[in-house]
Amino acid sequence: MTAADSTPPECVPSPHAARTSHPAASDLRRGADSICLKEVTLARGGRIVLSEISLAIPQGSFVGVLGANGAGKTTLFHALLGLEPTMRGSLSINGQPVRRGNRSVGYMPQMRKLTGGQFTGWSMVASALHGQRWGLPWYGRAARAAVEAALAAVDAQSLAHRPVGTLSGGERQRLLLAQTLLDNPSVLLLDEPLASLDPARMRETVARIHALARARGMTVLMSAHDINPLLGLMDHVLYLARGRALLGTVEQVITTEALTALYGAPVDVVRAGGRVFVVAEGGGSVLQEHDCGGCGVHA
Ligand SMILES: Nc1ncnc2c1ncn2[C@@H]1O[C@H](COP(=O)(O)OP(=O)(O)OP(=O)(O)O)[C@@H](O)[C@H]1O
Repeated sequence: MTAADSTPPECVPSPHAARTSHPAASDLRRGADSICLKEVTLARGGRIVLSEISLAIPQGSFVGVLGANGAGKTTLFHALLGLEPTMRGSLSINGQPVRRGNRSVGYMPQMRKLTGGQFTGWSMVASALHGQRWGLPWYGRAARAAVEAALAAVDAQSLAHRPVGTLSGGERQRLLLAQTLLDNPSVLLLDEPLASLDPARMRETVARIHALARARGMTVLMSAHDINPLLGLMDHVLYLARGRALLGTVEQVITTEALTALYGAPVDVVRAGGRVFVVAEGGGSVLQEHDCGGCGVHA
């Protein structure tokens, strides 16, 4: 994999992937490509969002997906979930074309509104089992075991009997992460899972997801508006801007030269105090989601 986005990659399929439509991460060969895009163009509302994107993400990679508001992070996730049609090109996961309802892919959507706050943490996690919804009265033994295992994986057993409405943002994030693990996915797509967490919780959440992914061999794509909580844990950055994508290591992608070329306008990458800042000409933040005056210019 290189930081260039022009040459279509030759995706390396896992020899085990074709045996089942829902391979566990441990069944997939490390070194094979988990996610593969070939000359993909995606549009929303009649407007092209991502154009001619080609990239290959190796099995087991932990990838930070960065880009300003509207850069196409959610659109890309929806395309990988088979929820968004491609205008051109092909997308595959574990060597198979993307399809809706693929249980190999765990997804945490953006803008998760809290509904059913009176239900317990256990019920909230269980509600995601095979598309079930809140408060079903009975689950079989296998379903209950899956919920227990998912809660244990995120260290949330103590939240199982708490009403969700009484939980902190970070505790709810853990339950949402548990939901994504129910089907033992080999790929996790997490759309801004750090939103609304304080810096300490952000770091803790990234470390938890990273450890889980490493232990299970899962490929993780995590979108974010601040690169800093991901530093040191990401294997790769996928940076989206102007309909284009740049994939590579932090050292390859988060540079003044690479990002200036991607944006087609002067961008400065400043490193200070172990943190990284991506700053547009004139001093404004390139990535920061909210407009908060002098609150910083984090990438
Ligand atoms: N349902 C929709 N109909 C029309 N256009 C849409 C729709 N959803 C998104 N878009 C547009 O598609 C583009 C990409 O949006 P997308 O949500 O993928 O960006 P994003 O990188 O996830 O942004 P953010 O960081 O704000 O979540 C934006 O210009 C957006 O306005």
